[in-house]
Amino acid sequence: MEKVATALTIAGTDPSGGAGIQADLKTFQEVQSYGMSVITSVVAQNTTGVQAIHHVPLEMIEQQLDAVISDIPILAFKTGMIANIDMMKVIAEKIPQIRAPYVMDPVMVATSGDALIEAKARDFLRERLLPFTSLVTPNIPEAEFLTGEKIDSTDDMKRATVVLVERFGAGAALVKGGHMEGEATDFLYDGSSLHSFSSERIDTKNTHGTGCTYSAAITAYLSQGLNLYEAVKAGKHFVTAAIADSFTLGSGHGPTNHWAIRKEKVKQ
Ligand SMILES: Nc1ncnc2c1ncn2[C@@H]1O[C@H](COP(=O)(O)OP(=O)(O)O)[C@@H](O)[C@H]1O
Ligand SMILES: Cc1ncc(COP(=O)(O)O)c(N)n1
Repeated sequence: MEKVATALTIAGTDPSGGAGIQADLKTFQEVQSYGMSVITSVVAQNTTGVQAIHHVPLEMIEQQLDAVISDIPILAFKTGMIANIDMMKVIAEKIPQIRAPYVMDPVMVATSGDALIEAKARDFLRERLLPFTSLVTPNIPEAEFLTGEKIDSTDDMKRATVVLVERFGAGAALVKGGHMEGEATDFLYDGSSLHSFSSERIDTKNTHGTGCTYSAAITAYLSQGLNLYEAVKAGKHFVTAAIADSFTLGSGHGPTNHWAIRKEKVKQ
């Protein structure tokens, strides 16, 4: 029987379909990894912002994790929104049972500006979960918070990747340049080499869920056995295509197109 690549996301939801669990599962599907999900918080949100958040009870998060871990092999996994310290503790206890690459999207604030995790949980995320990661994928504000250092230039971005690995114990760090000006350039430090991944900046406000989609694509490619560099390269290609072909849906920041790379395949 053919071996199936499997990927798990542990994150919050987005009923409008552009971010969170929904973005992750759509992305896993496009990359052709079998997608699984553990829901941490049910979020009422759309392209304009977050209206309400309901946290899933801790025992239920634990039971969802047990249900998946005990039954199906997980070849790579990611975490997104983990709203508070108690949830982080439950997840930190289970992670050692999942022997697979771990991609952390250190979600803190939605594109709309709404907070998605409690302020005091940010330190816990860095101290207790970051050391388990194979890769952490902060945007500029998240990298500033995690390192405690201001980022104003590409040199600052490069430095942040090194600090996240050398000082805080991330397996590797990808600092994303979506919040900078000019080309959309991301820097990856894997503990020995620094790499950059660039694309032209696309003139659009449809960036709801870009971080979720990017980290999910990287997770899916890792689940298929690509090495870290190849997985990030393929993930960057996936998210750039998804932004370039994004949808002007809703009245805020529209979602990306998770099936954009399918169109490229048809064109070839
Ligand atoms: N307007 C844009 N054009 C092209 N790429 C972009 C654009 N905005 C963001 N990106 C890319 O999308 C990915 C997600 O980055 P970013 O927006 O920084 O993350 P987040 O969604 O976590 O804030 C990165 O690869 C970034 O370089
Ligand atoms: C449940 C959830 N998780 C994460 C994000 C961040 O979205 P973005 O990728 O736009 O930063 C979000 N809006 N909702």
